[in-house]
Amino acid sequence: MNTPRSGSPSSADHLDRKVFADYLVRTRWFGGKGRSFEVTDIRVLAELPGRLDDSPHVLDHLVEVTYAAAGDEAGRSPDVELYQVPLALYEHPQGRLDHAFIGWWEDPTLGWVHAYDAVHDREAMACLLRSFDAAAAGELPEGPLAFRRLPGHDLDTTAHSTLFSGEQSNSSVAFGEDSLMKLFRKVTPGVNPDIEIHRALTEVGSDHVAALYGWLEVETAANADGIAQPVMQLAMLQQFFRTATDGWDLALASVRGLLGSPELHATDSGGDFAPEATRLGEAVADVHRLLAEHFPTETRGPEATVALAATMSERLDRALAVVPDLAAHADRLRGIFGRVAELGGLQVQRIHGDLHLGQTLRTSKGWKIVDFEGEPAKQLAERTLPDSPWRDVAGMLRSFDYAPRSVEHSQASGESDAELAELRRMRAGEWANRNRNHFIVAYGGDLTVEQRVLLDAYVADKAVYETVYEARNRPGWLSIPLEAIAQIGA
Ligand SMILES: Nc1ncnc2c1ncn2[C@@H]1O[C@H](COP(=O)(O)OP(=O)(O)O)[C@@H](O)[C@H]1O
Ligand SMILES: O=P(O)(O)O[C@H]1O[C@H](CO)[C@@H](O[C@H]2O[C@H](CO)[C@@H](O)[C@H](O)[C@H]2O)[C@H](O)[C@H]1O
Repeated sequence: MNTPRSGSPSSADHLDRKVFADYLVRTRWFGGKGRSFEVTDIRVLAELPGRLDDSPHVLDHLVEVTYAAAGDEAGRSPDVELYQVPLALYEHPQGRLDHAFIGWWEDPTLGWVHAYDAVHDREAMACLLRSFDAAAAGELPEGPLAFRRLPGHDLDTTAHSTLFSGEQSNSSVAFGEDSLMKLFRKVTPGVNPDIEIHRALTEVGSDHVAALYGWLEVETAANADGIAQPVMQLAMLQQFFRTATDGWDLALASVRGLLGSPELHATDSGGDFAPEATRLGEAVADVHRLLAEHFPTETRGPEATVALAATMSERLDRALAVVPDLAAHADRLRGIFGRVAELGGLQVQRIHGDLHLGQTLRTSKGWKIVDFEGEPAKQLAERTLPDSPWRDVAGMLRSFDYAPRSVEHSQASGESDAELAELRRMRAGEWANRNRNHFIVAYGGDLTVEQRVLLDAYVADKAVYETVYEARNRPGWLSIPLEAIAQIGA
């Protein structure tokens, strides 16, 4: 339990920057891990409405992080990032929230407060949900926070909140089995692509995404010249899939089943994933079709493929600085990227941008695709640009490679029988090939030579991205994309 003591942040520095910096590095969603940074500003956005007598005060905060050196693996991250940290403020320590404790200080109006990350707190999350509900009824007081609602669903405001344990780039909170709120952590002025795409696909009744119920946004202050700035979107509320199983978990179960009886081929194994890979291919194709119908598309000339090849090579150059083991494969990878430069053009449209099995959910009503935010390391402006749908296809193909490798990786140390280990490795390869093929056939069938060149390059590019992602977030898994890269085009 945390109690005030001398040496704690005082009212003078109010919200101590070091306290927030220490908290950020403990979270899964902080994107600056492995980089040298300091917290340079902490801004109070607003207090959440929807407070009852026994609720905590919930103050949404933006924490500004400044990095010592510019650039990440994509070389495009700004030096400054903003992270959203809503605080639930209590007069007395809350033992049940010890794991979410951020700090204590003397608040100018509330007195001594104990601050907790509000997404962990049911009382705080209930305030948020009530505010969405009040917005729909037109009962929300004027304030800087705008709770937007789409028609078609009555929220269950009595539902208790549960924070998803696998917090990833953001924080997702389920309200009973009724709705799911995703609170964005790294926020940027402008329209959030996850909200934008969910809204468009909800309005056309797509079967493959969760219906969007609403979102929370705030107007940002005018710039130094008095020019109004775009809104900043902070959270989205969507349909909760009660019967959902994560595509990644399903794939792992299938691989484990196969490797548990390696005498069987994937075709004969009870947990064959191929029918699901087929349905997934159809679902992704359908989402791409709708995105092409409802967002701009463009046919670009030879300069686009030349630029794409250069971008892939540049990403490799930057990745080499983070993952020196890539050097052994650099020439081969550059050869794969170089072939893209000769393709003579590119068809682009809105895409998912960071598609993998963990972004898919198998429900009783088929496959759903989630998280249209794009690659978290890229800047917002880049993530909303039209891109090639083959980037998404490549993301899925990489995931079909990751699943068996990650199972092998977790079992490898325990295997003393070399023959059995080899048989398992063979089965793992079969699993990946079989599901990649089923997915591709269902997505679009026969690929032209040009499409194959493009797809191979996107697969290699994604694997390079993954080496940096793993080096920074899960160093124990770095060998997974590295082993794949050793085989790409070899
Ligand atoms: N509509 C939904 N219903 C049920 N679970 C969902 C829904 N949307 C996402 N999820 C689950 O929440 C997890 C996190 O969602 P995601 O959008 O990928 O968040 P992040 O941006 O943090 O990666 C997903 O892996 C998925 O298991
Ligand atoms: O889900 P996010 O948008 O935060 O995506 C990031 O994290 C993913 C891991 O959670 C990472 O995906 C990589 O690991 C997956 C297995 O955990 C695998 O299925 C993917 O193929 C692989 O790329 C993703 O790259 C990263 O952007």
